Order: sequence, then C-alpha cells, then structure tokens
Amino acid sequence: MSNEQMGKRRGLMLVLSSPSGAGKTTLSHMLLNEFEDVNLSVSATTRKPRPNEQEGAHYHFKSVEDFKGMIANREFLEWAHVFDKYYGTPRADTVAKLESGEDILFDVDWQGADALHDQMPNDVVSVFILPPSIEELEARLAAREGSTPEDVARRMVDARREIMHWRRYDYAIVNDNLDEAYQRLRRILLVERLKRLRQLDLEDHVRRLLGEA
Ligand SMILES: Nc1nc2c(ncn2[C@@H]2O[C@H](COP(=O)(O)OP(=O)(O)O)[C@@H](O)[C@H]2O)c(=O)[nH]1
Ligand SMILES: Nc1ncnc2c1ncn2[C@@H]1O[C@H](COP(=O)(O)OP(=O)(O)O)[C@@H](O)[C@H]1O
Repeated sequence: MSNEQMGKRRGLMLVLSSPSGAGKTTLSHMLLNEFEDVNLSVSATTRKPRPNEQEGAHYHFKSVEDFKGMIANREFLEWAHVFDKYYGTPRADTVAKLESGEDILFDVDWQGADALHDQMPNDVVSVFILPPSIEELEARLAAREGSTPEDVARRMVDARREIMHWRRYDYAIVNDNLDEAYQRLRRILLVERLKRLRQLDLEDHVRRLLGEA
C-alpha cells in the first residue's frame, strides 16, 4: 500500500490560533484552496443570518432556546457567549465528518483550542502562528483596511495575551515569509494524516500480512 493509494482514513481537527494579524486567515484560505477534503468547521450560533448566509454553510442558525437545550444535552464540543450571542461547535457533525475522512479546520483562540483538545484529544492537531516580530505584527494590523490606531493598540494588548499560551500547541510556525510558512503548515497536515490511528485500513492490512484474514 503506497502513500498515494492510502486507504480509508479518519479525518483530523486542525486547530489554528494566533494573535490577530499574524496571518491565520491568510494561511487558512491557502489550505482550504489547495485541499478539497479540508473544510472550515461550521459553528452553531444564535445570531441572525445575514442576507448572503445559508443555513449549514456559514453557520447553523438556532434560537436561544434551542441553543440552551443543546448545551444541556451536551451537544457541543465547546461553546462561548460572545457579543451577547452564543456560538458553539456541534459534536455530532464534527464526529460524522471525521468518520467520513474529512479534515476540519478550526480558527479559535487558545481557550477554544484547549476545550476542543479536552473533548477530542486524539483528533486535535493544534498549530500556533507567530509573527516574526512585534513591530511587524503592528505593521500588518495597521495596514489592514479600516483599522484605526485605537483598534491596533487594543489588538496589540490582546496579541501579547494570546502569544503567552503558545506552549499549549503541538506545533508553532513563525509566519515571516508567507510561502515558507504555508509549506510548513501543509507539511504538518500531510504528516499528521499518516498517523497510525488515522489509517483505518491498517488493521485489515496487517491481518492479511500475517495471514489471519
Ligand atoms: N467558542 C467559540 N467561539 C466561536 C465559534 N464560532 C465563532 N466564535 C467566535 O464568535 C465571534 C464572532 O465570530 P465571527 O466569525 O468573527 O463573526 P460573525 O460571523 O460576524 O458572527 C468570534 O470571536 C469567534 O471567535 C465557536 O464555534 N465557538
Ligand atoms: N507572511 C506574511 N508577510 C506579509 N504580510 C502578511 C503575511 N501573512 C499575512 N500577511 C498580511 O497581514 C495581514 C493580517 O493577516 P490575516 O491573515 O488577516 O491575519 P489574522 O487572521 O491572523 O488576523 C493581512 O493583510 C495579510 O495579507
């Protein structure tokens, strides 16, 4: 069985975190463009859909009552109350996607990353994206469309707080040269797919090797 003929595999949960401005969105888009079997996690939320948003594509839209019922039934891997709305990662959807061999990309802060790891320790692969320097991080934030000096200053305070948690992650990538950083990210994905526990055909393969089938 060569790598190209790799059999059925269990998907993985690729959890990316970074301080705002370090390049997480840019790197995520590159990965989603290259790999059609990697998709962004679809959260549930109590906020109203915007005109261009479709149920199940961007979010699963829920009433507050339904969302609270789902919390009580432990239907979320993790959830949070943000800007007066609820957001959460549905457990059953996530497990079904992993079982169908799909990789799921999560763009969450360190607390979300921790919660996902607690619930799914064998499925989460976590990566922290670091900026090359504090000056460069500030320059990237300032260069973003619509950013104000107050906004940049606030994000820089938040950035230091987020960076302090970098040791919790399996991998860290310094996003200096974008192409180099992306190559590292895709190598992490490709090698993690080869983990023994994710190659679901191996048990049968080895049984056949040993003449036990
Ligand atoms: N814990 C948690 N936070 C989430 C989830 N989905 C979105 N968020 C957070 O909710 C906030 C709003 O999400 P965002 O995508 O920026 O905005 P929206 O699409 O305008 O609602 C951000 O801080 C996200 O990190 C989720 O499934 N779990
Ligand atoms: N390696 C890089 N070199 C230079 N600019 C970058 C690099 N990576 C990202 N950027 C730019 O920095 C800004 C912030 O990146 P973005 O992906 O939006 O960050 P985040 O999602 O972490 O907040 C964007 O304008 C993006 O084009």
